[in-house]
Amino acid sequence: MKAKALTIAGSDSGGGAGIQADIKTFQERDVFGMSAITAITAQNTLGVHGVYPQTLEAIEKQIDVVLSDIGADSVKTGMLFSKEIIELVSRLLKDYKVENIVVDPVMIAKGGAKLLQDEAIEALKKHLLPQATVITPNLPEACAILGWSDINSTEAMEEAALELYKLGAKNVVVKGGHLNHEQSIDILFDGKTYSYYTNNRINTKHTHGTGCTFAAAITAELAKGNSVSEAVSTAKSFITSAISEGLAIGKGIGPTNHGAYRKELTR
Ligand SMILES: Nc1ncnc2c1ncn2[C@@H]1O[C@H](COP(=O)(O)OP(=O)(O)OP(=O)(O)O)[C@@H](O)[C@H]1O
Ligand SMILES: Cc1ncc(CO)c(N)n1
Repeated sequence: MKAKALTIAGSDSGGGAGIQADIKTFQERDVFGMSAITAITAQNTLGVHGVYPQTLEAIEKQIDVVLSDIGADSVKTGMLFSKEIIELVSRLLKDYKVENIVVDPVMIAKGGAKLLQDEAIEALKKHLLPQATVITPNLPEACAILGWSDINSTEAMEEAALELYKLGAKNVVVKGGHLNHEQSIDILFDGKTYSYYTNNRINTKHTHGTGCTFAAAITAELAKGNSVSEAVSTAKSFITSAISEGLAIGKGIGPTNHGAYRKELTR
């Protein structure tokens, strides 16, 4: 049977991040994609021009009807915007006993727009992180969750992974996209071992949606029954290809190319 994945996230009208990145990635990884939209953003390559959160009723209904009928082998959360949405999503994921949960703790878009209210960070820590199979913070998100001012080395990334693990997630991937290093290093901690996933940093400005795409690829691989380390490894290859063929569309930061990894595999 075809594996199925649900993304609970914000819509990016520009098509590079959020729900759109997730569905494109699920499709590329041969997983049936479904969505529950938490907020609509009016967004393009120049940034976020408007944020329109959906009602709790609309969000609950989308999740309810999809999980009660079709079901999902894995669920990804992205932009959740408020404490109330986080509490709702956490409750529903418990009610439906979802097994594979990937929490991408989205907070700020590349241009600086807030995708999560400050007061929602506590709810994320209290409710959602302890339920997660995998969490995928970038460095500023790891700092915000831990109350740290800076993470600027792989040693500090390992320490952050350990502290985040203590908050209850079964696996932590600290993404090093923001580290000033010639390589792009992500570290997975499963409570015992630190595993490094490293590729050369690609010199491009077209990186809109990298975080969403990476976490969506992990979600897709988990849906198909792969282990967390296999999922992270495939996701790293997927995002590296997608960035290496980033799309110079629009006037600002273009999106990654979700189809690049498939092309590479068939080359
Ligand atoms: N220039 C780059 N070259 C190669 N890999 C990169 C580059 N930038 C980011 N990555 C990789 O992309 C993935 C996403 O990492 P990043 O830290 O950029 O996420 P993010 O900040 O959450 O993304 P977003 O800004 O979309 O929210 C990671 O695997 C990271 O290592
Ligand atoms: C809707 C949405 N989710 C996540 C991100 C983070 O890249 C974004 N820019 N937009």
